[in-house]
Amino acid sequence: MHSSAPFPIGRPRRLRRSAALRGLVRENVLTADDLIWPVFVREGPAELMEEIPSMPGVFRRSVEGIADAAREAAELGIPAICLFPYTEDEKKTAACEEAWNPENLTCSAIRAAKAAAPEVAVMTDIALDPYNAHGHDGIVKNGEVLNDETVEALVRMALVQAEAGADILGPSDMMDGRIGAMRHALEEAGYGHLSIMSYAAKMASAFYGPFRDAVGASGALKGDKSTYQIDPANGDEAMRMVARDLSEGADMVMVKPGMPYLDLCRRVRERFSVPTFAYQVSGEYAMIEGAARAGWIDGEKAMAESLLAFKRAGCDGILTYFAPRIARRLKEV
Ligand SMILES: NCc1[nH]cc(CCC(=O)O)c1CC(=O)O
Repeated sequence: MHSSAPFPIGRPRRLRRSAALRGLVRENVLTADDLIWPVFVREGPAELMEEIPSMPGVFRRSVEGIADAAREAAELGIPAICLFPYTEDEKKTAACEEAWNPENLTCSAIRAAKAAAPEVAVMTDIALDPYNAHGHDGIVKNGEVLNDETVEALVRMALVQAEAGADILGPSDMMDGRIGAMRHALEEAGYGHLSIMSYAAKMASAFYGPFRDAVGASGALKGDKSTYQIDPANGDEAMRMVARDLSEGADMVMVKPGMPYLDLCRRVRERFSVPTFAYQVSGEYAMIEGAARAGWIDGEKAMAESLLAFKRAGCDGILTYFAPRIARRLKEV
């Protein structure tokens, strides 16, 4: 690698002098093609738009509202949306049966989105937390999150989502063996063509707080998720989880959260050369949007900069609540 010549032969500011020169030497760009838009669905009248207090500017929508969001994504050139259900308390059980009810909110929303905008890919979340009386991503017995029983439930969930027409399945639970179990079950059921984006490097993070409010899981959750999500101190372990999930049949992998873990994005890109995504999670959104609304930072610029950083770190794409806003902005310029 060459370093720049010593001053005054080298004057790096020469290439920063004008927008034209800066544009010529710019290394990374963000386009609408890089975006996956996470959307929240709940039961209610078609026009429902319920703002999430800890995520100002982000709404829970009805199934019809998800169809509108899919159309909006299509208009803005956003290739994919990702569905997250808010489940009413009375549908939450310890066995999480609602998770594989083919008529559940997620499945209804998949069908509505695909009918409204078939060209937009629909990604789903596979984890039990929205349906779990215990708020955890797995089945809890005697205070323990059970691995193998949870994997069976997740496979059922994957199959009903596949049947409803999902394009990308997103297991976010961090149980061991779930990708392999799903991959085999999908293959057997005739869904061998469906892709899996594994939440592989999923850290036990405080930045998920607002999301848990959004899906209504905060109240139920006792304790934390550190017996299954990765210790934020561990980068090598995150690499092992990526390797493991790829070996079990994941097509794409994710690092989550994003901004505090850009080092992991770069390591995954360089080490595995596979489609790599980052999730700019609810707490990251809340920090940027909260500070912007307080007048402490320029929200538009901070949004754009934070997303470009993922491209620089080596990501192919980003799940972000800013997706429609940044896509609109990219269209204007
Ligand atoms: N397993 C559920 C899940 N899927 C996505 C997120 C977080 C997304 C966000 O914070 O925006 C979570 C929360 C968690 O693991 O507790």
